Amino acid sequence: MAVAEGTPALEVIELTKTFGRRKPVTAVAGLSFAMARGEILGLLGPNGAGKTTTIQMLLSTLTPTSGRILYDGRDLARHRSAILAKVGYASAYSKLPSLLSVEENLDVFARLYDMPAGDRKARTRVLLDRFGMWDNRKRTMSALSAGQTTRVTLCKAFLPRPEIVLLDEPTASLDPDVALEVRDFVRQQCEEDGVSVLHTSHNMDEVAEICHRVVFLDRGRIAAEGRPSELAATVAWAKVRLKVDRGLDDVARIAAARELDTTQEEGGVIEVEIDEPDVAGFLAALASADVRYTEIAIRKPTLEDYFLHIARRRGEPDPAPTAP
Ligand SMILES: Nc1ncnc2c1ncn2[C@@H]1O[C@H](COP(=O)(O)OP(=O)(O)OP(=O)(O)O)[C@@H](O)[C@H]1O
Repeated sequence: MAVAEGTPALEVIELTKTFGRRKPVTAVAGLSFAMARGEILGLLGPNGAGKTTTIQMLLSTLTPTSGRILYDGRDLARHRSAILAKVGYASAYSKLPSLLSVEENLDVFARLYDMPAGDRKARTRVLLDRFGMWDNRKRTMSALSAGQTTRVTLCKAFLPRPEIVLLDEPTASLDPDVALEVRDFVRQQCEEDGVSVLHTSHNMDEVAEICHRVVFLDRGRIAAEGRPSELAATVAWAKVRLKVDRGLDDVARIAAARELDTTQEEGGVIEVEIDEPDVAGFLAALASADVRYTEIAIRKPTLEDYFLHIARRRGEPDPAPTAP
């Protein structure tokens, strides 16, 4: 079917998923967003925001309570098999059959996608080479480390030359250098082959580096969306970091009186989170209290600050740092 120019590779319209009847939990609540061809879109949010539930609906392994999912303008509910033949998926947490070897797993998967024999072998070789796994091809999945397993699931996702790839935390448990390789590979697939990638992650640095755009979920709704740098810039606070020689208690007192969050470190270092327009007034108050500091740094928020801000607003503990 010809696809009209400008049709998004993926469009989600008013998607909702409610679990349970007695005590219903709405994991995804009227979510709408679109992803262009060749775009890398980050799907972010604190724990329980609805990312995995969304991915599962996009894969048709969960049925939406309401709403529509369109791939190339075609409804997933009506063209499931044809659409899913063009969708790749990898999750750091989904398992492949553990008693099959790497090579066997990929072969079974390639057959499911009806790849011709010659292509199956050639493509498997290219991907295993690319992810440094060719020498491990005869090993069973159960004999692989977590990082090696992740690499095989990524090979699986890209094996049938998908047009869209859904990646749920793809670089969790990877060494930093392998995670970098994966990012380069994903970027190359998008730039050269026009593959679109939806990417969930807790790793802010990664998202800021690789994603063209991010959609930030909170309680199943979009809390914000935009380019990573734009999103970070919408947070209106700054962090003022001072190395205080005299009057550390006064700094804490002045911050508390203004209801500002502070973090203290050893060596008289204190960081104060403050709305940007109030920075000058805060520094003036320190000067009147005769506080002396030898170093000052004013830092604009990062995307990670934004993430923490949303988590805190929900009264959740800060998420555990992601393994690099
Ligand atoms: N099968 C289910 N039955 C009931 N509630 C569920 C089910 N699956 C998910 N939920 C709830 O839906 C909400 C969203 O969960 P989901 O796993 O989609 O979030 P997430 O953003 O992927 O979180 P995380 O980052 O922790 O993986 C949570 O409140 C979760 O407890």
